[in-house]
Amino acid sequence: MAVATVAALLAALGGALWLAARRFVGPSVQRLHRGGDSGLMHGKTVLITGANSGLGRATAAELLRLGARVIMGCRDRTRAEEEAGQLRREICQAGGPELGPDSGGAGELVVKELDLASLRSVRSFCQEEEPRLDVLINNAGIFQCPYMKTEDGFEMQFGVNHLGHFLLTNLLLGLLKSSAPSRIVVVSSKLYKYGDINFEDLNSEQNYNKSFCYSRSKLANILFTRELARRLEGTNVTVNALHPGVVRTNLGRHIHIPLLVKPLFNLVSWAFFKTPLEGAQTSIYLASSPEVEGVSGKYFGDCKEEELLPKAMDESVAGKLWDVSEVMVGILK
Ligand SMILES: NC(=O)C1=CN([C@@H]2O[C@H](COP(=O)(O)OP(=O)(O)OC[C@H]3O[C@@H](n4cnc5c(N)ncnc54)[C@H](OP(=O)(O)O)[C@@H]3O)[C@@H](O)[C@H]2O)C=CC1
Ligand SMILES: CC1=C(/C=C/C(C)=C/C=C/C(C)=C/C=O)C(C)(C)CCC1
Repeated sequence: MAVATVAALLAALGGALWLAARRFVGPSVQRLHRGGDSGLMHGKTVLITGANSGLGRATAAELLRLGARVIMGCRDRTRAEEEAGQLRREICQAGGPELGPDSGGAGELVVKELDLASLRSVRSFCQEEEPRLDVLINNAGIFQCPYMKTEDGFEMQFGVNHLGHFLLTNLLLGLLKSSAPSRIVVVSSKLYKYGDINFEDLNSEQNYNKSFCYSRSKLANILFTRELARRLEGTNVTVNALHPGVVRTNLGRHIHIPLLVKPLFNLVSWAFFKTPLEGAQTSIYLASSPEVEGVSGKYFGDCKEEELLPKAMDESVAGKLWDVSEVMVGILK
């Protein structure tokens, strides 16, 4: 009996040590920018959707440290203002450069209301005058929610992850072109592999599978990126998509996990998932690195180009999705 107890304790201890070792010496991505690049984004304006949480928040913090004027496009202004205040304090406490447009150090944080589940909100966001836009990061996302519709009657995951960003990008293209060289970064996911574009039921009214619909929206992100890259050839505006890895964020908020096993899931996510700062490295890389200047229409993971499945490179599906999306969001000329 005593031997069995000792063996069980040793196994538990060994497991915990192994998890901790994985967490601290595991294959996480190195932080791209350390001390030396502080002025890299100085004078540049970056818009990040969903910047109040997870990857968007970490991306905002890093680009702010690099000197950018960061616009946080968020649906809940109060929560976003709180996060912005917290970010400013974190940077000051870390002995970072001074914040503010005239400081010459870190950049400036601006919160603007943007609900991607409302075409009206996207339009009114884009009507607010901005003199320039150097980087647009389509980051906001919703994952495996129960069946819901956006204000305009679109299935929520397709509506927010694809259509809201489709309209936003199209309405900002003029500004991005006049600010060129400029960049668009699209946060997709490896889960695109399990999606299909079912043109007969894009709103999933006949059949709703929450995993499939998330994957479809992420496949749409990549098809959109490739079609847009083709349309932007010769404009000096680039667009690339990425997979951030599996990251410990609030994305799993709609996944129901029984209370008793939640600690186990927390432990597993702590041990195996990337931190938001690690997960944000590819977004930061595509937004700021001179290495990807002029690169467009590609898909990245861990700051390296990755191959896509043929279904994500199908030009006729990408073209058709573009046309259908134009009609859905009402920008057909
Ligand atoms: N975490 C991961 O493992 C992975 C994430 N991704 C992608 O990364 C991106 C960022 O997600 P992550 O940081 O993980 O998740 P979070 O849930 O932490 O952040 C998502 C952000 O999107 C915002 N958002 C959701 N719906 C809307 C809306 N209608 N209008 C405006 N903003 C909205 C959220 O706002 P609010 O807080 O108000 O809800 C939040 O700011 C997503 O596109 C996701 O698909 C891809 C692969 C893996
Ligand atoms: C942190 C955390 C969770 C987060 C899950 C996430 C963030 C899932 C991400 C999914 C992926 C890989 C999406 C790809 O596009 C759980 C399991 C809900 C509960 C325990 C704590």
